[in-house]
Amino acid sequence: MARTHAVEDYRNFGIMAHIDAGKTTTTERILFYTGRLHRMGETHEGAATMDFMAQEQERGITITSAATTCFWRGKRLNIIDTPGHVDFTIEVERSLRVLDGAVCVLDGNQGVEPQTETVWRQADKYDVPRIVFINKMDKIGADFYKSVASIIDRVAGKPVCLQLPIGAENNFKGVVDLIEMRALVWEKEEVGADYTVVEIPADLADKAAEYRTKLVEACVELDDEAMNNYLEGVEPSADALRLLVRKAVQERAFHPILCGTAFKNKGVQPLLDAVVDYLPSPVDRGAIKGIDFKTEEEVVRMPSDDEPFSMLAFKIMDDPFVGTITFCRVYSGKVESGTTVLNSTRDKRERVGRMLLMHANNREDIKEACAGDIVALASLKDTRTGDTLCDPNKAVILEKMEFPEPVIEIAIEPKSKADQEKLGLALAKLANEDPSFRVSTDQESGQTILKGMGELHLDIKVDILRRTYKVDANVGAPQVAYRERISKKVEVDYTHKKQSGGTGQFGRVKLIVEPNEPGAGYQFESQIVGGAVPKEYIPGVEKGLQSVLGAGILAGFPVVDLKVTLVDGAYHEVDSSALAFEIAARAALREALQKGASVLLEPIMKVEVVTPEDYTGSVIGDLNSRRGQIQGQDMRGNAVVVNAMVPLANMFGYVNTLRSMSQGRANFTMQFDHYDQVPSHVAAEVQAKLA
Ligand SMILES: Nc1nc2c(ncn2[C@@H]2O[C@H](COP(=O)(O)OP(=O)(O)OP(=O)(O)O)[C@@H](O)[C@H]2O)c(=O)[nH]1
Repeated sequence: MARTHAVEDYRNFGIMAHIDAGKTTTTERILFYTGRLHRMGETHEGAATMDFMAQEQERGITITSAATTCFWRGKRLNIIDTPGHVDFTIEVERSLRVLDGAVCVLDGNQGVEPQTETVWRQADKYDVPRIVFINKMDKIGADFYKSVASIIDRVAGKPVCLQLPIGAENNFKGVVDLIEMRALVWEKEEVGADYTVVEIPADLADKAAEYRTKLVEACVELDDEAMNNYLEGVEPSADALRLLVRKAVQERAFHPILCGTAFKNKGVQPLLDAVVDYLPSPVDRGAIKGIDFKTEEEVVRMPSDDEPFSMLAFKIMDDPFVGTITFCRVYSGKVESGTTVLNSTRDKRERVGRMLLMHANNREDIKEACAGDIVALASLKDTRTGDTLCDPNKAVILEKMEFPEPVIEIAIEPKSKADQEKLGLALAKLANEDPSFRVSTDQESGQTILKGMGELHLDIKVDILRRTYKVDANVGAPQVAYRERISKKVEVDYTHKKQSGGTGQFGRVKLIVEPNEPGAGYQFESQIVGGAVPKEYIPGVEKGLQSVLGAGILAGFPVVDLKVTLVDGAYHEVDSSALAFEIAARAALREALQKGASVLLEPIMKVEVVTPEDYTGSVIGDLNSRRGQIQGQDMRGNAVVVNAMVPLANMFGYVNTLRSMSQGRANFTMQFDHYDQVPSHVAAEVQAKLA
């Protein structure tokens, strides 16, 4: 496929929101409006197009981030769907990494909600330009101005209204367009309904004038000439205003606010106009930084077809028609199907076979992808999420992604040999698709352990295993992923000696073992001088140490944040070997972990509960009984927000308790915050249970 749109005419954007704010509905409506105008006469039927997994539809949440291409006013829009549940923030980060801008959808009744806050901060981290769509203006209790205020209060954003709502709740009719100073009114509510342009209603004239002034003043701030003219009494034209808003979005000077109701089909076309007018193109976002594959020096790639080819894989998923597909964003250059490229992250060649462009309800085979494109590649061999694919002769590694450690695990036992085989294949696929999901084998029991970011995260994986891969298996209760760490510095001196008959074994190591800074991980250093432990045996020592790290002495959990220094040792001309040193190091470290007063660490979750005031007392009482530490409480609208740090071990099934405690009215979100020492009486229980 030759280039059909200049890179300047691309908008790669995501839609981010709290659960239930209306992201899926908004996306669907966008696809409808763009599709209808692109291919007249096509109707859209059936379930949500973006949520193509049955699991998602049943749970009513969007988990995967798929990409869809559509067109509006001569621009090419690539929508990257971002999930809203906190267990899947990794997916949000992954998609934020490859998009150039975002539409943040708020529920007009709720304003900024906990998960909006999380994704907003992530968007800040990745410097993603944003516009805000205040949705559900038709809903009872919808409050535009309060929602706008919540952007200031809760995420310290800088909202500037481009529209004001006309009417509210059942009477929501349309919007005042503050740029053109006119009103857009939707007479009908069915999908595809169009608006008519009318005068601003008289009762809104003053308010419109007030907000227009705020808009103009925020805009002229960004441009000296416009400011001078304004001071002289000349306002910028509508076109000039749009350019200034565009500049504001790019520079994150402020966040433009639009509103509507996706469900009732009001406000979607102006939202699409805003995507085109204000969100940046790949060119506006500029060069992407990377590291030269050979020299390891920093290099950049411009968003142009003339640059060396580079792209980033950001999502792997199973497609019901094509099989495994890898979503990639092309940053520079071009790639044709049939060519061989380099996966520079893994130093492996990949053949680019079938390439697809995903539309709302069809897949288009393409032969060539160019800078700015988001494409799906079928059947890549070794590429995982976060990998770079590039021109082998001008190889580059684009920034890598970081993935948090999983905090929760479950054991899974296939029921038959056939299930065992299916499970193996399925798990390899799932782990490939989702780097925050890990699979390991328990060294002692031989059980397969699944690790993830939260109860729901693992729930969904098990569901996929059962339904998609038809694996029949017993699944254990979710377990906390504990860690072990020593609490004081110790010195151990250990000699491994077996010298009776035949070839003997001899190795002596003297280690200093000390706790590392939290999060600093494991470090090994050899300070051997003069060959007390010959060089060729040091790898043996390291191997011995490593073998202990996987399973600590308290309850077999991984040992973290440890520094080991090999300070001295001894060897025997004949009897020493790498194996002898491995055994010595292993025994020495186990002794050190004993002497160093190892403690059990547990993941502590940051929990936010939003509850009607009546239940505040019970919510706090209950959190306290879960060893929670209340950090504070605030009012949000007429609800109380309780913040607490609670051990994950005590959060299992919390959703049900909270529901019954509040008659279903309170809700909560949580995410991993840090690891902390388990109180000794609880540690004893954990050890006893595992013994
Ligand atoms: N009244 C009203 N309801 C809406 C509107 N938009 C969406 N909804 C409803 O709100 C609920 C959630 O909408 P979704 O579009 O699934 O929300 P979402 O943000 O995609 O949710 P997740 O996929 O769970 O993150 C559904 O019942 C929608 O019908 C709206 O504009 N007005």
